Amino acid sequence: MTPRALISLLYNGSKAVDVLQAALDLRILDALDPGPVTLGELSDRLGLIPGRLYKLLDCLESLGLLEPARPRPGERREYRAVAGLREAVDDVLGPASIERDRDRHPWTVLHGRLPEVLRGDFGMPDEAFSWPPADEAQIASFEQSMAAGLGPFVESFRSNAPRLWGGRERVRLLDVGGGDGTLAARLLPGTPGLTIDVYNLPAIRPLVDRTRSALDCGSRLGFVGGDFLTEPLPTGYDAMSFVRVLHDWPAETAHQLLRRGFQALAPGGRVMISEEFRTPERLARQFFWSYFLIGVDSCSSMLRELSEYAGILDLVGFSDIEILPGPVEILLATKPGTAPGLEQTQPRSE
Ligand SMILES: C[S@@+](CC[C@H](N)C(=O)[O-])C[C@H]1O[C@@H](n2cnc3c(N)ncnc32)[C@H](O)[C@@H]1O
Repeated sequence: MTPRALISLLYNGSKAVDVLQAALDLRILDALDPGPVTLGELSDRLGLIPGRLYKLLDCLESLGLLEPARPRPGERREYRAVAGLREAVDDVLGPASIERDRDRHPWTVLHGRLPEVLRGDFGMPDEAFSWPPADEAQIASFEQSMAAGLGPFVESFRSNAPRLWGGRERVRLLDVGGGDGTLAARLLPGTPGLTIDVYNLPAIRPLVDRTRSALDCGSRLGFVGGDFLTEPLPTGYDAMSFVRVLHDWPAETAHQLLRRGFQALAPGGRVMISEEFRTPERLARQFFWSYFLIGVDSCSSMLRELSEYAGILDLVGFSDIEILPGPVEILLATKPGTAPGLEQTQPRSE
């Protein structure tokens, strides 16, 4: 797509979403997904006016979301959705939409004022949004947003469970910056020997308490209050996870947090990093935060490449750095040496 075409579509973005919503609601996408289907078949099947439906299909085609084809010259056009369209529309417009959830945050405060923001004459007022969240309402709203986007992380941790926890009967995990404990709570049922403490700012404790009782975690979900910017991380854990935490901070702070993790772990202890590692697709999905946080200096929001974290882990002293696959990758690394009394982890599989 040329810049001219893209910008024209962006200008008409709200209408494009309206087209997609209608295509979803009228089940047009259900028919286009397997495709191919002609205009006549589609309008008959769905009881829609062909001349009007034709224009809606043109809108979809201009968005690059349809693959129209004529089987032979002179024959009727047949339509088919590009691969993954139905799923993507469900994702963005459906009930679990993270885009809709993010839209609750007060971005309109900045809208139209970016020149002032970039010159330093205006920024997000603390009472609208501050980082870390400043009061009870902000904390609850932010952690709700985080919990809403946890699906791919839960899936990645679950699908890599044998590699992450295998070989140890009991694993004590510290989930650093572990939000309201939702990720921890969703990992516990599949792994009986696992206990997880969420490490977070003391003000988050009530949210983790609520998750513990709502999801029936009992004593397997704990909470340790602290400030990882100013205090060492607690000791006594077999593993530490940093899920969507490091990208909030400049590289020096991310480096320091991993160093704190290294110092707190015993030899043989493992660190797990998972977040939206930088790719063009993820940068696009992150657009909201990149925009919104232009006005919030205390939050860096830096999507980094996997390789950058692998480099930091190496510098800090971790070894056996591996990338576990999934909807979001997990970087797994080990503090060299074996702690007395700890069973060996499984050998690397590659
Ligand atoms: C982007 S959220 C990620 C939450 C969770 N890991 C997830 O993926 O849903 C970052 C988390 O770091 C926590 N956090 C921010 N600053 C912190 C600090 N100085 N010490 C401890 N935790 C902090 C926040 O409260 C929040 O839970």
